[in-house]
Amino acid sequence: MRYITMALAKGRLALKTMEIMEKIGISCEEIKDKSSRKLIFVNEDLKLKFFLAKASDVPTYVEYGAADIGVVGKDTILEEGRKMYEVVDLGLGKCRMCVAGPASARELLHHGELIRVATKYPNIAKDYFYNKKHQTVEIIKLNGSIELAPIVGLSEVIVDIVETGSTLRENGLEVLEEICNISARMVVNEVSMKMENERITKIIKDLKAVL
Ligand SMILES: Nc1ncnc2c1ncn2[C@@H]1O[C@H](COP(=O)(O)OP(=O)(O)OP(=O)(O)O)[C@@H](O)[C@H]1O
Ligand SMILES: O=P(O)(O)OC[C@H]1O[C@H](OP(=O)(O)OP(=O)(O)O)[C@H](O)[C@@H]1O
Repeated sequence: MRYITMALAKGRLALKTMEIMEKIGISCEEIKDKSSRKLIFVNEDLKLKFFLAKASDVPTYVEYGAADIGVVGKDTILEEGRKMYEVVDLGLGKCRMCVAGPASARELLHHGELIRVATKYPNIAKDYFYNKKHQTVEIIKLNGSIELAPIVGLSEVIVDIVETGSTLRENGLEVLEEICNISARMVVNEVSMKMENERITKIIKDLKAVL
């Protein structure tokens, strides 16, 4: 039997994903060791391999088949636009993709002015402003701490994830518009879905039963 390989987004989703996996009898003790720098783990009994990748790279590993299965946020799936099957909503990492900024930016949004939008998600922002709102904007790509941008005058608004809203609040910003809901999804390589249909379908069925 060949190994089935699963790519997990390292960081806040990986441990929670493994907690769900344990409920369906898929375990990997080593992966829980936070002090370890190891990136790949094997469960010999189940012929499963797990690896920890940067969240935004998970869809790439899955599209190319380097991983049969991946677990990653819907934000990353939308942003990366890779070809693969999205099969289960794991209900983890729930948050919202929003347009946010100072209250004063509300006016600019309503009047469809040419504003600057800072974001880690340029494709999601483009799709939202160009295709849904038909508003021309300038998109500025950042890699983190997006909330800084409107404070220091890099942009008028941001497109980013909001969970509790405390990052926005503590920086004098607020949600101006909601784009979509986000949660972690299981994704599957299209060829693996056919070649390993029985094993992958069983994982999906077991997951749906415990969620
Ligand atoms: N505040 C949050 N609340 C809930 N889920 C979140 C939150 N921030 C991010 N997520 C979800 O968790 C996923 C992973 O986020 P995480 O912050 O661990 O990595 P990242 O920011 O994408 O990567 P990196 O920090 O390596 O640049 C995101 O793609 C998103 O789906
Ligand atoms: O609504 P909240 O509960 O405050 O959560 C939202 C924050 O969480 C994420 O940031 P992350 O911690 O991933 O850091 P980053 O800014 O470096 O991406 C996101 O980009 C927001 O900044």
